[in-house]
Amino acid sequence: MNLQVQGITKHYGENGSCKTVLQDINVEVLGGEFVSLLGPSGCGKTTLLTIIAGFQQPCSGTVLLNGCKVDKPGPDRGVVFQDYALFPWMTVGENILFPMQQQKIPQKLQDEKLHHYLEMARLKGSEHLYPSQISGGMKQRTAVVRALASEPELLLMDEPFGAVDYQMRHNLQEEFEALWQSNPKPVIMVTHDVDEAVYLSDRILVMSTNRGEIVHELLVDIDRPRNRRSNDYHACLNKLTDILKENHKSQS
Ligand SMILES: Nc1ncnc2c1ncn2[C@@H]1O[C@H](COP(=O)(O)OP(=O)(O)OP(=O)(O)O)[C@@H](O)[C@H]1O
Repeated sequence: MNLQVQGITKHYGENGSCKTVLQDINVEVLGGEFVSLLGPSGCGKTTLLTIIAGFQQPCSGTVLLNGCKVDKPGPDRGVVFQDYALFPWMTVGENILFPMQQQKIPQKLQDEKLHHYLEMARLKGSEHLYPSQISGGMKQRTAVVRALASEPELLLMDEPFGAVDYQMRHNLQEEFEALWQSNPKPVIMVTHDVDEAVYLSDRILVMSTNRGEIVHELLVDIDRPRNRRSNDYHACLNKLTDILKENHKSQS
């Protein structure tokens, strides 16, 4: 997998008011890398993710996935939203089957894949329950395997752990990491949580507070699964916090 985001610029507004949200964004993601987009609210993280997902077009620049231009959503990109966006009228199993049905995968293969994903996400036995009948963690695991079910080249996640409390968020991050390790895919995740970015990412791209640019790139070279109490982990958290403070100071 090779994702190239080249010179992306995005402005919003019309009738004389124009706001630049993204300014000449360049990113390359290769192989099974986990990349986070980190920055304060309103800095353009979701806009960049939705352009990569193909939900909206940039004003200039190009997104290439394996050399092909991205200009609409496609099964090569699985998306997980903050509120999971499960279909409430479908059971867990039906939600996971949905992308496979869209792709018209043969029935026998659909059944095999459903079994595989239910096992992988520890949802076996819950396939007949509706989203309203399962816990936040189960919803999140359903959303992740639904996104994986179309066998995407790239997983895009927009604050996937944002809707739950602190302890639950840690649990979900740990569960997600185990799931991800069992089926490694390149991931781009939007977050404004420093700890989440350090816990999960191979590389963190820090976006500016108000210039629509990527102003810093931090590699997180710590063995997985990461120990949140280790010295390495704390050193990385401190470094990232300093970068964010500096970023904020230089733009206020
Ligand atoms: N469709 C739109 N029309 C006009 N302005 C928009 C639109 N979508 C987003 N914006 C503006 O663009 C800016 C960036 O929004 P975006 O959602 O990408 O930020 P974000 O970094 O993901 O924020 P958050 O962390 O709060 O989700 C914000 O000022 C937002 O109000």
